[in-house]
Amino acid sequence: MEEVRQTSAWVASHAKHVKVDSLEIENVADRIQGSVPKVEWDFEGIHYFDGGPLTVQYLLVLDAINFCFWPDEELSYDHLASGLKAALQQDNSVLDADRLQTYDGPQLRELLNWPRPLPLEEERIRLLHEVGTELERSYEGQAANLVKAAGNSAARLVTLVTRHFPGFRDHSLYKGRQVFLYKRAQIFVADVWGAFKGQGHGKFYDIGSITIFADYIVPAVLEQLGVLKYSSTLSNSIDSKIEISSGSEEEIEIRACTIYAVEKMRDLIESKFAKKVLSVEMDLWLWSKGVQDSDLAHHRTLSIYY
Ligand SMILES: Nc1nc2c(c(CN[C@H]3C=C[C@H](O)[C@@H]3O)cn2[C@@H]2O[C@H](COP(=O)(O)O)[C@@H](O)[C@H]2O)c(=O)[nH]1
Repeated sequence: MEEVRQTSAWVASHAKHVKVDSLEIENVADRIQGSVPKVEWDFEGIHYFDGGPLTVQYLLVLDAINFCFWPDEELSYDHLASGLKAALQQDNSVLDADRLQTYDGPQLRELLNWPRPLPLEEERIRLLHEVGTELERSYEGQAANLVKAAGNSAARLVTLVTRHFPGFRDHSLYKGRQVFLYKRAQIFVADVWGAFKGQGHGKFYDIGSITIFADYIVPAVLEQLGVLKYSSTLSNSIDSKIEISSGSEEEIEIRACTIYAVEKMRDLIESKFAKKVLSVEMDLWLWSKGVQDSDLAHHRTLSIYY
């Protein structure tokens, strides 16, 4: 994921609204003595897992629509993960590629047992159709075949996902340059790795190539830790829950600086404490911290990417 690392670093070095505080990165690393607290994948106990290819199908569908929960104050990622799990337990064909292509909004709500329209519901439906169609066209309907085609390489799997499914092409233009963030494509790889504990379908020799997933929770945690510093205008917008438009410099700086700051922390932990840490492990630690804090103020952008 060198393109994610390089383009995020470029944004961080040109950012005006967000600054990465190196001293605070060092303080955080010192506080934990270079040992990132271990958080188990599925620490919440909400995901479907049967040890086989249906789990991979579940994770691809889940991550195809794993974005933008905040416009409905009661909706969260947990509802999506556990709703799809319950639906699959009732009928193990609900995520078959042919059925994915047929769902409409009300049917998706019924599947998730959610009583009202979902945020960006039409986009969620479009993306489900896209996953079903492309799985059928290129992978005999099976997400497990997509994973197999990556030959145990996490980086190759991200490339395949973004090549085959346009909805996963999470990128932006910043000061004229293309910036790659690939949040949902990378989180899919991490989820397969985490669910299968790095074995079988989840065996990747280069899982260390994945960066952190730039969503709206992790930046808020980094800001709270003092690692990210926002301009007063940006801070005020976030505190007043003013929407930040998708593709704005502010939004791209928040996301890219998040990736850059975590990569810097990872490098520092390695050089100062001689410990190897994965960005995926840093992500689980920071994200779990964030979702347990109900007062966390996060930026609000309408987006299908996170
Ligand atoms: N960086 C990062 N972002 C993540 C996740 C996950 C879930 N990953 C699962 C995999 C293993 C664990 O056990 C997790 O259950 C969701 N998100 C993002 O958070 C936001 C939702 O927040 P809220 O509205 O409060 O539910 C939204 O942007 C969503 O896309 C993660 O792991 N890392």
